[in-house]
Amino acid sequence: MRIDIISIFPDYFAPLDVSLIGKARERGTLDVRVHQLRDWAHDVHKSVDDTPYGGGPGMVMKPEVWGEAIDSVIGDGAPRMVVPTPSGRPFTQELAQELAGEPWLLFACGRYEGIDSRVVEEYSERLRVDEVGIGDYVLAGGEVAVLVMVEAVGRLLPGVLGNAQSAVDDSFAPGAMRNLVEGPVYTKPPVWRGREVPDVLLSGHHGKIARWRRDQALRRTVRNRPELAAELDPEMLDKHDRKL
Ligand SMILES: N#Cc1c(-c2ccc3cc[nH]c3c2)n[nH]c1N
Repeated sequence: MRIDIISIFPDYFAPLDVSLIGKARERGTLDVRVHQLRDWAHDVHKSVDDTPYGGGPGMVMKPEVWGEAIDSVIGDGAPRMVVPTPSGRPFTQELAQELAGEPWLLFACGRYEGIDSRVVEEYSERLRVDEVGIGDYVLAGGEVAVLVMVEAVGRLLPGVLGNAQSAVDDSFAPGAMRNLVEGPVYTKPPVWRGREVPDVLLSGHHGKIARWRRDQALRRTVRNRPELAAELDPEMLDKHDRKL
C-alpha cells in the first residue's frame, strides 16, 4: 500500500518511522510519502491560507495551493482521498478494514478553519473522497487524525501484526467481536500485589477460556459502551444477562 500525506507540518509524521508502521515501511509493505504543502505556495511568504468569505474567525486554506499539491502528488493516478475533519463520517474499525483494502491512500491534512470546500468538490469528480472524523472533539488540525488512521489501517495489512489473530480479536472487529469491546488481559506473575489472575485463564481449558473472555467482553461493553451493547443480538445479551 502506498500512502501520501500532504501537510504544512510534515514533522508530525515522525512517529510513522517507528514501531509496527516503521517496520512495515522498511519491509516495503507500506510506502508512506509525506509532502510539505508549502512547496506548492509560490508567494514569498509561502502562504497557504486566507480570510474566509462571508467573514468569521480564523483563516481558510487556499484551494489553488491544494490543487497544485494534489495534482503534483497523484499525477494521472486515482488514490482514495481521505480528508480529516470534525464534520466527517466517523472513523471506525469497519472503515479501517475498508481502507486497508485500498492500494493507495491520499490524506489531505487541513489546518486553521479547514480547506476551501471546493477542493473536495473538485477531487470528488475524479477520486473517491471521504471526509472522516476521529471523534466528537476538535483538534487544531488533521495531522493527529491521520496518525490515528494510518496506524489503524496499517496494522491490518498482511504481515504487519506479528500475530494476525490479534486483528481478528480486536475490539469492534467484524465477525465475533462486532459491537463488542475487548475484555481484560493478564500476564505473569500469577499473583501481583495479592491480586490473582482469574483461575479459568490458568486452567488450560480453551473452551472455558473462550467463553469467559466473551462474557468479560460483553460485561465491559454493557458497562462502558451501552450504545454498542444495544446493537448486540438480544439472545446473546439474554444468555449472558443471566450471569451478568
Ligand atoms: N479528523 C478529525 C478531527 C478534527 C480536525 C481535523 C482537521 C482539521 C483542520 C483544522 N482543524 C481540524 C480539526 N477535529 N476533531 C476531529 N475528530
